[in-house]
Amino acid sequence: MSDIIQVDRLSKIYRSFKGAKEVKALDNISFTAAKGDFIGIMGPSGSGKTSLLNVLSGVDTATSGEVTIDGKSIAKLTKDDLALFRRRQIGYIFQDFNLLDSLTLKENIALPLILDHVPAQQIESRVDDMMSFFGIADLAGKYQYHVSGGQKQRVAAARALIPEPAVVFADEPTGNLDSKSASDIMDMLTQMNEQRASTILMVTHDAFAASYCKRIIFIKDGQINLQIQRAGDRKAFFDKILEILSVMRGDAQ
Ligand SMILES: Nc1ncnc2c1ncn2[C@@H]1O[C@H](COP(=O)(O)OP(=O)(O)OP(=O)(O)O)[C@@H](O)[C@H]1O
Repeated sequence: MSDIIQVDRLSKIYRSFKGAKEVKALDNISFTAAKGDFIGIMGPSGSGKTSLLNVLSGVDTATSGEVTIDGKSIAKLTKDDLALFRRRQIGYIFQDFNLLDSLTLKENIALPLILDHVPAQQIESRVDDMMSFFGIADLAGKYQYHVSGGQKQRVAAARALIPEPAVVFADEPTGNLDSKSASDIMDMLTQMNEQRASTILMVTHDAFAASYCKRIIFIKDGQINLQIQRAGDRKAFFDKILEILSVMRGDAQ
């Protein structure tokens, strides 16, 4: 299987002004993800998870090292090409959904295709397909303030997937959801991964959400501390994740 994400010796140093100390948020991180991978990124607060996601998605630049997504070295793209690349090849799912109030839910899902000047008829059929895949066809004409958090996150997932991106980045997708909605959305992400071969990279603090992943990368002090692969059932993986998190917390004390 070819690698969709290649991260090679990535470092990110924040240099503050006025002589304040610099912070090494990412310290020589390397890993790869194959098409159809479903990777969780976990680690204590301040360990570098957001910095990693920001650099991988081209929101921020690395201090050194290289990120290649679907064969393209992110840092080598021009500003315009990067904007286009991010729109077409990267889907985002955020903790706070990031849906637009003034658009219907159907229009929110269609937005990436509208921005990309996809013909209207094609937009219609692709949006319908996505809405039925995510079980939200009946919400088409509603606005985000009409629906629950779990439904909003389904809309956000449909919007992330509709351009058929190379990768989907999810940042704490269950962070604002009750436990029933959290397990619903993790089931949806699993379906995306299994039925549409979506490659997903998810940052989460939540061991329950992480237990749906195929692999977890634990980060500590900007470095990869440990990687584990799911071998058996989800419950056994969940227990293993909890155990590692408690050891990591113990280490920090
Ligand atoms: N813009 C910035 N300028 C300076 N330091 C920063 C900046 N952003 C993050 N940091 C520092 O870099 C380190 C890693 O932060 P980061 O937000 O990536 O961690 P995180 O694992 O996502 O944390 P959390 O789980 O709390 O969101 C921390 O020490 C943080 O204070």
